[in-house]
Amino acid sequence: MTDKGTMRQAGAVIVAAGRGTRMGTAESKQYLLLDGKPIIVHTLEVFQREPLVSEIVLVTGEQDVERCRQWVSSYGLDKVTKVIPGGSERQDSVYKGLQQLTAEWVLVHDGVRPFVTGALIHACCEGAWESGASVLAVPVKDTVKVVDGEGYVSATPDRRSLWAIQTPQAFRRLELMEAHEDARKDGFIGTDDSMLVERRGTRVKIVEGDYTNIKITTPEDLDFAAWIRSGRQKQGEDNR
Ligand SMILES: Nc1ccn([C@@H]2O[C@H](COP(=O)(O)OP(=O)(O)OP(=O)(O)O)[C@@H](O)[C@H]2O)c(=O)n1
Ligand SMILES: C[C@](O)(CO)[C@H](O)COP(=O)(O)O
Repeated sequence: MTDKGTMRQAGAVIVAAGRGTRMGTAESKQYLLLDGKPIIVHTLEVFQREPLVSEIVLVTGEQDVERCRQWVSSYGLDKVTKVIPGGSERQDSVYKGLQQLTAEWVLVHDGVRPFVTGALIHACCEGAWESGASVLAVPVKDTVKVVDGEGYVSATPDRRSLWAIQTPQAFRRLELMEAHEDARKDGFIGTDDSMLVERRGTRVKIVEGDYTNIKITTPEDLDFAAWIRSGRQKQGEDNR
């Protein structure tokens, strides 16, 4: 709750402007069908249902804006206020999306993580509201090695300090925008938004995510995605 007794909410930027080169399909991976529906629509539906999300900006490839607008309308995704073209890096796409929002708090999410749930979005928001910035993550299960340029192990970090980072990630919108502007000035490109605020000294809270909140990246992820989806349907959860 805010000081005025209203429910605190966050705007969301969902990025889906990538080409999915690691997936290697003719169709960009975010538009492949999962249980008869485009992956991006599954993702948007979770944010649409979550009461803490006030508004959604969807960032897509320039050539896909029109079909995405049609899905927004046909699937009744009325929290999606804008569908806009992205940029050449994920970071550019996020920055363009942020410019379309006015909310105090923002969630950034990958369009290709359709198994996020309302509970995870909720936990991520609460983490940011308590600490200023938060990211979902899961503890790394494998032993991880640092490998040198010749293919030899150079270090074995303590696994207890290693977490695999997911989205959503939640921030104060103005702070994240400034962090993006700093990164652009410095020519810095990060693989997530957290890196951009970390380099300005912001402490980012880790909120435990879920191993099923996968980013659909390579072909074997599609089989895993179908398996997660059918498991959820059997449990009657349907991504809630
Ligand atoms: N210029 C870009 C690049 C990526 N993304 C989005 O960022 C998310 C995570 O990126 P990733 O999985 O790396 O997607 P791709 O860039 O599409 O994949 P690849 O790296 O295999 O080409 C995806 O939802 C993707 O569409 C984006 O909006 N704009
Ligand atoms: C933001 C992210 O989802 C964190 O895991 C990821 O870094 C984005 O894409 P990448 O291309 O796999 O780095």
